[in-house]
Amino acid sequence: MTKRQLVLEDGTIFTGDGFGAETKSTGEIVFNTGMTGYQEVITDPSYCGQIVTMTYPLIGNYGINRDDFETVTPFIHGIVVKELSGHPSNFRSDETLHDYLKANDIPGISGIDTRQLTKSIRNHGTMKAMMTDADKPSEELIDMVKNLPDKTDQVKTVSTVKPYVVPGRGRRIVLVDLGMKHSILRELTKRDCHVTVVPYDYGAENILRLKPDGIMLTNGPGNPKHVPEMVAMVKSVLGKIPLFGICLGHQLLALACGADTEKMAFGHRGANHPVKDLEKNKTVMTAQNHSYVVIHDSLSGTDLVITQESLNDHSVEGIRHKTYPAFSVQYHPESSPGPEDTPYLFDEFLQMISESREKENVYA
Ligand SMILES: NC(=O)CC[C@H](N)C(=O)O
Repeated sequence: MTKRQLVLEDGTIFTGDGFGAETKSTGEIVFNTGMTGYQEVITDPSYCGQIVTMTYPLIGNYGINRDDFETVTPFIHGIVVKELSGHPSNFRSDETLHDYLKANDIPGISGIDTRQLTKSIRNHGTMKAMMTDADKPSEELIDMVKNLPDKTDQVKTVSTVKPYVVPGRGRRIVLVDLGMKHSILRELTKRDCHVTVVPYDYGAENILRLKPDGIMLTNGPGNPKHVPEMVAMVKSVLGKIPLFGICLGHQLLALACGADTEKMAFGHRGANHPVKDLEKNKTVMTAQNHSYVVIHDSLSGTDLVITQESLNDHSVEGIRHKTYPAFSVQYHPESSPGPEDTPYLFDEFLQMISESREKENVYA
């Protein structure tokens, strides 16, 4: 195994063993507290531009299987683990984590004190970082990391280039791909939807021409303020077509309605985030992966109401438009990885479509 270094913006250097691809990588270092689900994390396009440290100490133990991918081409910039299992044991396992990462040009580093690393991210907030095998003086490596550009406009990198259809006989849904996890598509096809997946810059006019019954906005990487074409699109379709947003899609609905977003110190990433559904007076366990958040106070004076909030820090987890059929959540109702407490939101979206068609007297 090659020695590999993880260099952080604050000047800390961790040395460990390289696995996966033998390539240099840079990005924002974040941590995920899920005990399982590394395959879904690695293939979630929302992690584009990020190096993820898993706080669970043993990673790779059930290998990589053909069923749990969230995208075909992974965009994560690297993975940091305490102990890498070289001998996965699971009936579904097709290959090792090492082989998968190597084939997809993603570097990993093992043998890292991930508790110390996580504490340091919690204290400093997320930081710029680099993984490298280069034998250079520490000062030079730290300077390289400090000078890395802040990149938060990754949606164009991960969104589909052309629209495509996943046919069904049910509701016609336009799914705007901002870095779509396949599980969102799975939840829609499970419900017989006819899904047209479109790029982030497809525009309201083109979307309306498809005569959709509903529009869904997916998860995605980066800062929601760096996707202005999406804010404009949401403004134009609001009130015309029922809308449901997840994660980045949620933040974009908030921006389109005049609310504001900000970056949290180290975000929410894991599979056990408790959220209170204020309308149902019920607590759910959710899967989360986000850095940005809708600012609570920015919602007053808008036409949005808060429907759900985090029980860890009371941040905004769900919003709904007061008059138009539109709602969104900050967490992942499609889970993958994580608890399956909230897929009913997809049913509520379809229910909202039926109700708004009845109201408008359209053939339901
Ligand atoms: N998973 C997501 O959609 C993340 C949304 C956004 N990029 C954030 O970090 O907050």
